[in-house]
Amino acid sequence: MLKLKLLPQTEDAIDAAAQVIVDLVAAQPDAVLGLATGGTMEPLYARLVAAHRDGFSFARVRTVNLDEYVGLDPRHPNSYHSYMARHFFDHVDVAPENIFIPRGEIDPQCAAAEYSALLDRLGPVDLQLLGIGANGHIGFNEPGTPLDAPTRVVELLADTISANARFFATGESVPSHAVTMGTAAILSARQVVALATGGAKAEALAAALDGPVSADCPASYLRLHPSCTLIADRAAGALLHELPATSAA
Ligand SMILES: N[C@@H]1[C@@H](O)[C@H](O)[C@@H](COP(=O)(O)O)O[C@@H]1O
Repeated sequence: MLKLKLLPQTEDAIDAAAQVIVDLVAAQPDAVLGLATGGTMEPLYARLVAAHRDGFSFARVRTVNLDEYVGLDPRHPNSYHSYMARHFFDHVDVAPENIFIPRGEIDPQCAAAEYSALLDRLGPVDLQLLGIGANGHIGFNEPGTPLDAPTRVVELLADTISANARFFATGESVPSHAVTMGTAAILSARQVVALATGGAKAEALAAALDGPVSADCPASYLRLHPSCTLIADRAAGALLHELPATSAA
């Protein structure tokens, strides 16, 4: 069942998502956390870093990231390895040996097979954090992805490449492929927290919640998950037709 938590301000949505993570780690210090990247998550990681500065520990968590660009060395400033170090891992006490992110610098098929095996070994993710692409993608599972897609190499759609171009230097080419955790692994997480903020996500959110559950909008699959909370600010929720009874003001 999908629970929608619609909050007036962006900061409220970020705080609510950060609190779910802190509560889970407090209750289960060795939880497997599924982590996401993107602009939406930057203030959320800032909240978690602030919690750590106030004494909260992530020392025993294991983390698995959703995805990585093919062809980017971990040290590339736009790799998701760099993103995670910059926004989270360099500032908290997650043990380096417990941090897992697909490898972008090796043969992509090998990277996908290795990551898939790792996810099998770790078992279901306890809490999967998810952003939503403006086209409804989750991880890098683009529109057209079936419900049970494995962890694999994917080709990014043109709109995703242009949406993510803002992070790259002018003239620098944005990677065309990625290794992503598949929809099957994402949906097998024990709990999912999806976060959407800002008006650029309003259409995707309306498609995900009000449209059919369909491969056209992989985020719509979240409605099939037994324990998913979608946290959104007012701007992201602006095009929702009917607010489910579970929504909170
Ligand atoms: N692979 C990531 C997704 O995991 C993320 O949800 C999406 C939205 O990013 P943003 O938060 O910057 O809008 O961007 C990328 O494509």
